[in-house]
Amino acid sequence: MTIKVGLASDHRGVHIKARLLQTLQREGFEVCDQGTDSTDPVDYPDFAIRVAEQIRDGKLDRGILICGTGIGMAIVANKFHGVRAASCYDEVIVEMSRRHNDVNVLCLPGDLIGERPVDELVLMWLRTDFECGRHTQRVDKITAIDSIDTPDINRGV
Ligand SMILES: O=C(CO)[C@H](O)[C@H](O)COP(=O)(O)O
Repeated sequence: MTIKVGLASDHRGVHIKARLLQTLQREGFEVCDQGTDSTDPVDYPDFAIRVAEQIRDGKLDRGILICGTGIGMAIVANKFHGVRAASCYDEVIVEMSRRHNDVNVLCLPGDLIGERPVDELVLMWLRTDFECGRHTQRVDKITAIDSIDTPDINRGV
């Protein structure tokens, strides 16, 4: 089954996004490019929302969001039910985000990733499976938080 990937960035991630779009299409992923398309300044929430909504609604399997640090994109995306977003930029963290946390939205720091092999990093993230096992109950507890209005940390959801 083809994996559907949503891709979006703000002005600080637009060049990496363009590069990833080509790489992911070449590798056979179905990619949905949600902008932005120029280096004109934009507000990252407007673009994170486009991808996060589609993850929440089951229209996309994974998302990749790029801003200067990846942090703003992750904050916005994590507001959406079913989204587990993290800002990552090295191989170990990227791999663990999949294996232990089942992260479904990878947020990349466009300003910091520099000459790192971003294509390889993203392909590895897309191809790394969640380990399940003991991590399943933990991720289930995160999912349970989605269904309550006011999380109560003492209640042990
Ligand atoms: O990293 C970001 C959010 O986490 C943004 O890319 C960054 O804040 C944009 O800043 P500027 O308006 O100075 O280009």
